Amino acid sequence: MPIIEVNALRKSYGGRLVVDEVGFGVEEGEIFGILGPNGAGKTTTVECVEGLRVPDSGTVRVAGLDPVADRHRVTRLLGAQLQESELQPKLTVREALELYSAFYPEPADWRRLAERLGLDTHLTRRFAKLSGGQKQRLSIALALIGNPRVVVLDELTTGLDPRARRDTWRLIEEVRASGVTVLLVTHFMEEAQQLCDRVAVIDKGRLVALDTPAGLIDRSSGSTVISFTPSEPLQDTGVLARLPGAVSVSVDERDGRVTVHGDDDTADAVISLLAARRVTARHLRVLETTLDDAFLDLTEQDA
Ligand SMILES: Nc1ncnc2c1ncn2[C@@H]1O[C@H](COP(=O)(O)OP(=O)(O)OP(=O)(O)O)[C@@H](O)[C@H]1O
Repeated sequence: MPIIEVNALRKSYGGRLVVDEVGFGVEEGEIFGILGPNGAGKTTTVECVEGLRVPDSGTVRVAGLDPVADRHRVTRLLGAQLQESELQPKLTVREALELYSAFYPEPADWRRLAERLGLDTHLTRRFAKLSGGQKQRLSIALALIGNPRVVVLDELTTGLDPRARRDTWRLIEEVRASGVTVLLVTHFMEEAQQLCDRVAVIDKGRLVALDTPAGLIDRSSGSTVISFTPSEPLQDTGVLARLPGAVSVSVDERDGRVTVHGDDDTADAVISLLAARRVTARHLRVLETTLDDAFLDLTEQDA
């Protein structure tokens, strides 16, 4: 049974529908991503999972419990990342960890948590003096302090530099390895691709796809892009369009550069075809479609 179940969730603000029949299930031990453009309804959806918002209709269950009706029990098994504004700037790291562990009947050992998150050398530092990455690590520590089964992380690495972002990703993988299910709201495709087992793509309040990152990429138009400038113009580009897996072929009129969308087989076939015709492929590039491309395919149709 999924640890999180969302069925036909609907939520409006002032008569404007922002979550429209969203449904998904998260298995225990997964890192499950919610991805979507600004204002898509991601935060509203996870706030319904956390019991912070009451759905207009539909059901949400966390370990079989209703997050609104069973708020107290859900709070014990679900850890949520705090917004920065929720911490007093003068509070030290140690005080924050002690304070938050006092909220739970069986808290994690905050010293070990601080060590695991690399905060043990900053225990006396005030919150306001922490770097972006340190603040982020503290908010993850506070989300984990109640020994939750599920942790909800919203815009985890926004504002972090690439190194801090990568460190945070490693941390999230460790959190999952310790058995905690992670529900992750993100704008970053790379983050979803790196971390998530499955991703729900939400656009304008609706679930537009639910798949593994690789599955989403496979669905997008042509998962491999082959481009090259032939040493002599190709007389018949139709032959490229008929190669295995080829989805589209275009030729740039200015420089004759050819671009073929297809899959791995197409790349092999293009190279064999050119070799058979003794045409050299100059500036050959073979690129894999990224989750970025898949995301744009899924969300921009009626933008
Ligand atoms: N309390 C509120 N009252 C009125 N409208 C709201 C409220 N909270 C969110 N909204 C609106 O609902 C829509 C969905 O917001 P939500 O924060 O769920 O989207 P999101 O996908 O998380 O966006 P972002 O990626 O920008 O954080 C947005 O248009 C937002 O302006």
